[in-house]
Amino acid sequence: MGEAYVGSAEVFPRTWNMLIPFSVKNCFRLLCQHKVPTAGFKSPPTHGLILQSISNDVYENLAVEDWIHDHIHLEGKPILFLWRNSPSVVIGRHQNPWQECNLHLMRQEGIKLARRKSGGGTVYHDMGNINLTFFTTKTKYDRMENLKLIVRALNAVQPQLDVQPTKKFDLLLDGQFKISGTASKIGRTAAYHHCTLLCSTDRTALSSSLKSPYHGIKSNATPSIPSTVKNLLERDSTLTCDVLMSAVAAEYAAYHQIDDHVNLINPADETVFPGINSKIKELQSWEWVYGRTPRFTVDTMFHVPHGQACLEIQVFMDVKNGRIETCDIKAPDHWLPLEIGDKLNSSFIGSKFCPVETTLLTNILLRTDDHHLQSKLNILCEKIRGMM
Ligand SMILES: Nc1ncnc2c1ncn2[C@@H]1O[C@H](COP(=O)(O)OC(=O)CCCC[C@@H]2CCSS2)[C@@H](O)[C@H]1O
Repeated sequence: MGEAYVGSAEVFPRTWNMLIPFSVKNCFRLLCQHKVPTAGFKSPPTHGLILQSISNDVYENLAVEDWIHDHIHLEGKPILFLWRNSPSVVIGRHQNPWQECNLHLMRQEGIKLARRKSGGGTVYHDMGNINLTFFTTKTKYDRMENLKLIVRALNAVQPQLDVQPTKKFDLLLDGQFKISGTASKIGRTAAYHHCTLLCSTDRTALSSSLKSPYHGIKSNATPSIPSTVKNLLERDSTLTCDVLMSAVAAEYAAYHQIDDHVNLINPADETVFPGINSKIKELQSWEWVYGRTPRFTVDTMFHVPHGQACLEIQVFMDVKNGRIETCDIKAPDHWLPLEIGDKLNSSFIGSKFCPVETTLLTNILLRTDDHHLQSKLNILCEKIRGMM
């Protein structure tokens, strides 16, 4: 399959235009809703397009989905978008990251956290996981049809594979192992269905990232539905990501009677996707990733050393838009003077439920010559950071 960058003729300098194959450039121009003059345009109408991202950045790729959803007129012109990410955890629009994943481990390992615009549960991505986004009009939106297309593609390369879609739109291998999860976004006129396909993902990283170590959180956020997963490459060593992506692209092209050419796109290219960088920034922002968490409470306790024994500290927090609205840290007053406890509680109000901000706050309180008190506050701070 050939490769080409997609661009809109009007926004590219002349010299760049020469580098973009005309068919692809015109395809995309035809699909674009924002008003580009098409007078004198001669090429035949397109019936769809296959795109593949050259980026492995989860925020950039999610921004492409958002951009296409907002800008492309999809009537009679569906789009398949193929993309892969460096290690990331992707939560659903209405989820609580503290309930879904091990943020501490993810920060340590450099695993990104992203919140997508579609609903549903949390999944782990890495370069062994393929993401497929099927864009259509709202009326043509059909998740089962898309999953059947993937099954046909898989059976075309390996007829012996037993892969079946489920009622919740997962794909199961051998009737028991999840190899794909689904989510979708339905807009006023446009819609997309996106799903994963596990080829050679690091299953150890997947399960450790999706295990929350945080206790006592209550919310009405959407919970994930855990499953036993498997990689297709573990079943058949010929099923690499490239083989799988080509197979899906070929099946998509055959189904829609279009060219099976896969068009490479660069999500960060403002000349192709005007305004995309602000979408990328929004998706990366703390306000979107953490701040959009449905309101939740944390009701928990931890122990601190006290001489040869241990003391119990109780913590209650009410968190709205990712910020602490109510904070009640209860320590026995013979261990922590009441006025210090009160100061600590009120300093948390309005601050982000986040370890960095907790460090900043407690550093202010730590400005005391009382070394005994300093070490207690340090212990408290460490324990509270551990809740985040
Ligand atoms: N990559 C991947 N693929 C399939 N299943 C996974 C994956 N990662 C984790 N899991 C398993 O699914 C459950 C969660 O299942 P649950 O059904 O709760 O959620 C989903 O499936 C959501 C799919 C979202 C797909 C989007 C497509 C592009 S951006 S993300 C999790 O606890 C694991 O057991």
